[in-house]
Amino acid sequence: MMNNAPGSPHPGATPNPNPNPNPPAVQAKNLTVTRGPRKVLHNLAFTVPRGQITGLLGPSGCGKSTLMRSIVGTQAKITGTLDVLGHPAGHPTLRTRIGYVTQAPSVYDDLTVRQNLDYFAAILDPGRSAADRRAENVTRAIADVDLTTHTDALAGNLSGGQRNRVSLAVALLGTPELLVLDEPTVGLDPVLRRDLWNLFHDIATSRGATLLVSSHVMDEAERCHRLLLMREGELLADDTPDALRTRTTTETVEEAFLHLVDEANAASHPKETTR
Ligand SMILES: Nc1ncnc2c1ncn2[C@@H]1O[C@H](COP(=O)(O)OP(=O)(O)OP(=O)(O)O)[C@@H](O)[C@H]1O
Repeated sequence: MMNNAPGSPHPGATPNPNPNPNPPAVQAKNLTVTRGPRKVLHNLAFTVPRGQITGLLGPSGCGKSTLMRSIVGTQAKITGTLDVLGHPAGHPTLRTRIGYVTQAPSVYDDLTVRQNLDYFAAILDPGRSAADRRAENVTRAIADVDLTTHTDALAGNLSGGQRNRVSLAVALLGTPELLVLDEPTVGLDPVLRRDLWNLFHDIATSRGATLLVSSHVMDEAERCHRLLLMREGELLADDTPDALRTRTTTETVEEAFLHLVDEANAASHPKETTR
């Protein structure tokens, strides 16, 4: 897991000559990404508004992690436009403004929760003069993820869900404006999943932060303000759950997704007509 997006702007990303004073959290146009020999994202165009939870949903292998890596600036071979908080993805100014939690929680098992946080805080905000601020930020981040009672527990002795929350706490250390969370609820029981989603809503509401959360569990879509539905490197929809259900005359986002898949299949393989 990393807290911030490193690296320089992608050579393929086109800088915006007229910056919007209040740009969306993410704006993509003609975004294409190649991994190995093949294109894994095809000409994506979408907007992630600020202060909301946008769900990135689609089956395993459809390109969710690749898109998230592109947004945080760790993905190579990008073409098109990908602006994040008004800058080309990967721009150095974004480093302290984005929190990124990868699928596998990378916490140090032989350190306590607080020691893990202290370690990452020292990287983010180094120097003796920042010691008090760091200690405050660490205490706050531990409280944010509801792990105060486990502050001195070894990370190796925590449950999978608790370890996920330590990773999330690390991402929250720098009070990021944009949090990118790659399948944060995978493998969690329903109670922990619910608690984590409540925490996401709390972060969006109380801090005005933007969250981009990926999942391949469609019922989690109902918890998002907006959805990006993906399949095979393409975007099937960029809309609210309500609008998706209405547009497809379905009851659930899962049914809406299946409807859109059928529509896309019909469009790409039109029935042969006989003469
Ligand atoms: N290092 C790589 N080299 C080549 N292709 C890759 C590489 N990593 C991923 N891919 C391919 O890119 C596509 C998108 O992968 P990605 O990990 O973005 O999907 P995903 O939707 O996040 O999947 P999951 O939900 O299983 O994590 C897949 O077809 C995958 O096989």
